[in-house]
Order: sequence, then structure tokens, then C-alpha cells
Amino acid sequence: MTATLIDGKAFAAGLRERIAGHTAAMKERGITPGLAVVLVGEDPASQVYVRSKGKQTRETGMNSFEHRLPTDTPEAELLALIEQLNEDPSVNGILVQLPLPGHMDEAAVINAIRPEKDVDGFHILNVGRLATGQKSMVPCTPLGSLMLLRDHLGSLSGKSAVVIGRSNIVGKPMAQLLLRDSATVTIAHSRTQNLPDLCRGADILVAAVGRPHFVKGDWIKPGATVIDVGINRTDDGLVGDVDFAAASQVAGAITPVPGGVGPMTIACLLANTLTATARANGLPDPEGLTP
Ligand SMILES: Nc1nc(=O)c2c([nH]1)NC[C@@H]1CN(c3ccc(C(=O)N[C@@H](CCC(=O)O)C(=O)O)cc3)C=[N+]21
Repeated sequence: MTATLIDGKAFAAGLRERIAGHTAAMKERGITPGLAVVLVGEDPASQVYVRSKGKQTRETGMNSFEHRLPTDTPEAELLALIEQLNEDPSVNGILVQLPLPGHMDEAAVINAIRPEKDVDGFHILNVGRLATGQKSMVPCTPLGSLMLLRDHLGSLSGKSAVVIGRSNIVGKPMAQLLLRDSATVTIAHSRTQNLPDLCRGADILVAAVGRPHFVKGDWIKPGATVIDVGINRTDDGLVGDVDFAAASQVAGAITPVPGGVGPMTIACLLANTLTATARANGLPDPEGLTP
């Protein structure tokens, strides 16, 4: 048996087109969504992502504001920039690229962003809102994964979901979103006992561990839906957290790397920026893109 390929790249392209349509309608009313991306330091991978985010923001018709600061920038200077962006009415979304240099307090920086403009959904208030079922900004990678799951499965209600990874950026918010869709959710991590057996019970398996080919083919329940969040640079190029060749013989459906969750992350960043702009202007949420 060979799994259905869940084409995140194509889904993201369609999503960006719908976002561009909403953006054009807003611009007719004199509102242009604006996204500010802040990059501290010269990490080459981060520079690639920031460039790609800026390009897609502009292609969607939104304003893109990019701020690059040197690695040794004092934290107070970054906080002052965030305050300036908080006050700027042309900026609807603020993203501070992570990870930050070691001398900075990541939580303090994230929580300095006005929650309404926190398009990453990392602010403590948005985390609490998501956990309690209130409208919030939702982290982009989990949101993109949820969209792919809903598109492929329809209802997630009652399904057994295993999320491998407990990060604040992916694992924990992913579990919250699955729970909100009435899946039965287990969060697994490095201390989990008998992980292969646990995975074999999962109708939905989300791998967010950051280790190349960590999830083996014989961990997959036949017919399961597998979402591979991993982006690992190896000598063989970009690979996911799942052994794709083996897993795709067993799974019902699986996301590839590249071309799966990655492109959805950026499309959801634009979706959150559009939603933030609508909310800032008293307009209804476009299509309920940000749940
Ligand atoms: N505040 C913050 N928010 C983020 O959302 C954030 C961040 N910091 N720091 C870094 C990670 C990483 N990230 C990715 C986005 C798109 C792809 C993506 O489009 N990947 C392509 C391939 C890209 C390639 O070839 O390198 C794919 O999977 O097909 C990957 C990774 C967002 N991040």
C-alpha cells in the first residue's frame, strides 16, 4: 500500500490566493495589512526564512517591514523597537525570528509584543486564550498542520492523536488544537516509554522532534495520517523527522519534507496577519482562518 501524499505546497499556494483576495478587498476600503519581521543576528537559515516571508507577504499584497539587528544588540534596544512597532498603526503583525542570541530573554521579548499583533501566537496571553478556547492568535506551524489534517480527514473527532515533541512552538499548541477538534491527544517526548507501541495506536501522528528519520515505518498504524513537522538539514539534503520511504508504505496519508508543513507555516503567518488586521479594524475574521 502506498500513502496519499498531502501536498502542503499546493494547499499553501491556494491559501495564499484566498488571502490575497481578502487583502485586495481590504485595500479597497483603504486598509493595507502590514507585517513586521525582526531578525537579530546573521544565522543563514533564519535569513533565508525571513527573505521568503518578506517575498510572500508582498506577493499577497501586504506591506512587509523588515528589521535586521546585529547579534550583539542590547535587549533594551530590541524592546524599544518592539514598542515602536506596537504603536505603529501600519503594523498589524510583529514576528521576532527565533531563536534569539543567548544574551536575550526570549520570553521577555515575546511578551513585549502587543498580543493583538503577536502573529506567531507565542505571547503568554495568546497561549492562555488558546488553552481556554478563546479567540487568539494561533502558532503558525500547528495551525498549518491542523488545516492539512482537517482537509484530509474532515472531522478529527474521537480519533487518537499522538504528538511527538512538547515544545511551546509546535508540540504543545498542536496538542491544544487537536484537543479542540475533539481528538484524543497524547503528547510524547524524550522520556516517553515504549514510544513505538504508543505510535502504533495513533490514527493521527504528528512528529515534531527535530531528529532526522526518528520515526520508523513499523511505528505507523496502517492507514494512519502522518504529519512530519521536522526540517533537518543533512548530507542527503532536507529531511523530516519521519522515515518517509518506509512510512509511506504503511500510512494512509503523509506530508513530505520539503513541500509539506513548511510552506503552510508561512501561509498561516499571512493568515494570522490578515486576521489581526481585520480585528484591528472591527471587521469579521476572514473565513475564520485563525480559529
Ligand atoms: N518567530 C518565529 N516564527 C517562525 O515561524 C519561525 C521562527 N521564528 N524561526 C524559524 C522557524 C522555521 N520556520 C520555517 C518556515 C518555513 C519553512 C519552509 O517553507 N520550508 C520549506 C523548505 C525550505 C527550505 O528548502 O529550506 C519546506 O518545508 O518545503 C521552514 C521553516 C519558521 N520558523
